[in-house]
Parts: sequence; C-alpha cells; structure tokens
Amino acid sequence: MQKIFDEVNSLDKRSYEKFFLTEDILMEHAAFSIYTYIENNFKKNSTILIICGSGNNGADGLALARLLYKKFDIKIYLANEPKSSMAKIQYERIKSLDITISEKLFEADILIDCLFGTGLNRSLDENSKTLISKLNSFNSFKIACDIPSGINNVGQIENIAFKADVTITMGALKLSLFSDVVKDFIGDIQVSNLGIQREIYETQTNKFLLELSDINLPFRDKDNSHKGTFGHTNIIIGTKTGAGIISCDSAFAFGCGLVTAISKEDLDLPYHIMQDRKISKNCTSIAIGMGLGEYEKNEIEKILETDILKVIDADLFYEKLLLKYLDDKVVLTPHPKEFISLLKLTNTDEISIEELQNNRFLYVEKFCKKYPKVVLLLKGANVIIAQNEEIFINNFGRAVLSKGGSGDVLSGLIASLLAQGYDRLEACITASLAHTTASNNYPKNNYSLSPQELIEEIKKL
Ligand SMILES: NC(=O)C1=CN([C@@H]2O[C@H](COP(=O)(O)OP(=O)(O)OC[C@H]3O[C@@H](n4cnc5c(N)ncnc54)[C@H](O)[C@@H]3O)[C@@H](O)[C@H]2O)[C@@H](O)CC1
Ligand SMILES: [K+]
Repeated sequence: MQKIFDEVNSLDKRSYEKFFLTEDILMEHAAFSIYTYIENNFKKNSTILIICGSGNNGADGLALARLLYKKFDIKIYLANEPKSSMAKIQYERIKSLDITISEKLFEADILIDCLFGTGLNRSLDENSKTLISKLNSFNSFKIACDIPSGINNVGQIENIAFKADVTITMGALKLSLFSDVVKDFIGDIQVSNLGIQREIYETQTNKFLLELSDINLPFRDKDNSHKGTFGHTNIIIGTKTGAGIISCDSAFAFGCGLVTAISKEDLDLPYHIMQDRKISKNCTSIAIGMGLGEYEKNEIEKILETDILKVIDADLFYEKLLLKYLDDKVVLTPHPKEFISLLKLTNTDEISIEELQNNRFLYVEKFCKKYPKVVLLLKGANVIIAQNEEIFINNFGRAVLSKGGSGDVLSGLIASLLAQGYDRLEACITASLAHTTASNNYPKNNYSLSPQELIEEIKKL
C-alpha cells in the first residue's frame, strides 16, 4: 500500500528544514518529473501548451517550459502574471529563451495544467472557469501538474475542474485525489520525486492507498483438511431472497468450507448451499441485512447477540436496535444512503447524500472516532475501509460494478474470509480488492456484468 497525506505543505517544510532542500530544488525536481513523463511518452516536436497561473503551480509550468524547450514545440499561456517569488524567478529564467507566450488557447498535442495546485483556496473566478471549460473541450492529451485545477484541498469540485488523463502529483499522494467526485478528473496518478526518495520525504500517516499486491487470497497449505477446516458462514435470508442467495454463492466461491442459508421458508438453493432455520452450532461468521425486508426484531437481536463475527449490510442500517452492537464483532458495509441513515441513527450527524459525497473521509473519521471498535467499509466509486484512526482506500472500482447484486457479492466475500479466520480489516481489504479486480477482469463490456458472472471472475483470481 502507498501512504496518503491530508496535506503536503508540512512535508515540503520538513524537506527544507531537515534536508536543506530549497523550494527551488523541490520545484526543479517537480518540473523534471513532468519533463521525463513527456519525454518517455511523446514524440519529439509534439506541440505542447503549458497553462500557467500566478503561483508556484504556474512556476512549475515555467520551469517545465525551460526543460522542454527545443526538444518539443512548446508555447506558454499565462493565465495570470507570475506573482509568487518562485514564479517570478522561473519567469526570469526563461526570458532570454525564445519561448512563445501564446495569447490564445489552442488544441496542442499535449496540454499541461499549471493553473492552480494546492494553493486553490477560494472559488474559481469566471475567467478561470471559462479557461478550464475550453481546455476540457480540446482533444489533446491532458496532464495536470500536482492536482487538476478546480479540485480543492479536500477533494471537492465547486464548479468545474480540469479533466486530466494523467496527474503528476508532487512528493506524495494527497487525500484530495481520492474523493469520489474527483474520480473522473484525475486520470492515472504518478508521484514525482522531489529530490529525495519518497520514503524519506514522507512521514507517518494514518491513510493508505491499497495496491493490487495487498490482496491476500485464501491459501491452502494443509491437505490433511476437511470442510470444517475452512469455516462455516451463515447468511441470513430475508424477504428479498435473491440478495442473500447471491451472498451464499460468493461466500462459497471465496473458499469458505460450509455455507448455510438461514431462512424461515424453504428455498430453491444451489446444491452446495445448505439450509437451516437457526444459526449453525459450528458457525464462524454471519452475514445479515441483504434483502432483509420484514424480519422479526427479536430474531435479529438473537443473531446480533451471538459472539460470532458478522457482516452487517443494507436494511439493517435503518434499524435502531443495531446501535447496541456496534462493537468489535462487526463489519459494516453501507453504501452512501445507508451510511447517512447510520449517521442519523447514531446521532453522529444529519446530512444529505451530497454533503456526504463531498466529505466522505470527514464523516468516516467522525463515525470511527465514535465507534472505534467497528470496521467500516463505505461503498462508493472509491471504497473506504476504516477502523479507529486508520483509513484504507480502494480506488480500483469502475462503473462495471454499478449494478444490483454487486454489494451482495461483497458481503458474501467478507463473510467467507471472516469464517476462514481473517481478521475484520484483512477480510475487508482482500474482499474489496477481489471484488474490484474480478469486475475489471470481466472481458465483455462495462455494463452487463451480473452477480453470477462476477462470482465466476472471482473464482479465476
Ligand atoms: N512548496 C513547495 O516546495 C513546492 C510547491 N510546488 C508547487 O506549488 C504549488 C502550490 O503553489 P502555491 O501555494 O503558490 O499555490 P497555487 O499555485 O496552487 O495557487 C496560486 C495562487 O492562486 C491564488 N488563488 C487561489 N485560489 C484562487 C482562485 N480561485 N482564483 C484565483 N486565484 C486563486 C492563491 O492566492 C495563490 O497565490 C503546488 O501545487 C505545486 O505545484 C512544487 O513545485 C513542489 C515544491
Ligand atoms: K494544476
């Protein structure tokens, strides 16, 4: 996993003080990393337009222009006069070069957005909005320097943002690159080295970006085993039976030795799924909530009271009785609407979906502070997995997963791993990565994936 920081100004400051790296040195490395990216990916003499603002993001662009000059056909567009001291210095450095300052925007092969970086601290003015909108309309390859202009320090977009194909971010990953609302604006992310290896530039953090290598699939190193060796999960089937049955199937596919559907009605189940009326004696995990619908409250209580690890999902986030069980036995897997209900039930906050989606990390942190024993998995374009003060982000998800039943598959995967002995965080991390990876491996298109096909892809991981 990679470290993520709420802000990097303190890291820059530490580099000046601890390693005697000046702002100038850091900036030269920032510019050089974009130069290297362009050199490695584009033909000599490609046309490049660098759009520069008045601060240090613009200064990065001016330094980059100096580096690219003569190897590429470059022009600078000055959105504002250089104002920060580094922008003025960088401007001096290019004055004697014959670099064209373009008076207008045009569709170059490559556009480089150096308008605003981490200094964006107020709403965009009309000129900036028009400028960004025009840039977005061009068919050029688009590179954002540090962060696409228009995204603020907490990952919100008030009006418009530059729509990058790649964001080359300076020094370390910033949290603002991982809100759901910026997902379609940042493109691929690359981290630039600022004159010292990233592991030295970076300090301690409590936030992490998951990588594919963080997956820890079920592993069998004992052949002297039987079905009981690999756990027994119980999935509670509610009035909407399909949801729970999907979870049963995905739990079985992800290695759990035994899967029992707990249901009052006789169900038409796949042959490998057992059925019972009550929780099995040797049950090692439970999943409850998916398609629950009408269910007797005292029966739910009896299940929640058990000392068994549980995945709690969907309809249960609207039940007040859940409040007694927000402890070290549970994993909660709400989607945004369900999380809002949970925030309300727990008297944490009463907010709209929009407010949540604009501040996902803030509300996850608030909730986890209040319930530090709970493991929370907040669904969304970027999945957030959190416990106490730690946050893990899975940004591999794509639109292919935006289908009914995807969440039921995920509940089954987590329950399966809990039953097999994973701890709750490990189970969420591996299940979430398996879920996104399998969906991305679906070969057909990004709209037709069914839960069954998703489970088939999970079997191939
Ligand atoms: N501090 C450092 O050591 C380094 C900084 N670097 C670059 O510096 C950037 C940050 O530079 P700055 O702090 O100068 O800020 P920016 O260049 O991001 O912002 C420029 C200026 O725009 C003004 N501004 C903010 N919001 C505005 C709005 N909505 N409309 C009009 N003007 C607005 C601000 O007052 C600020 O002075 C980083 O994103 C990165 O690109 C890199 O060179 C790496 C090293
Ligand atoms: K930028």
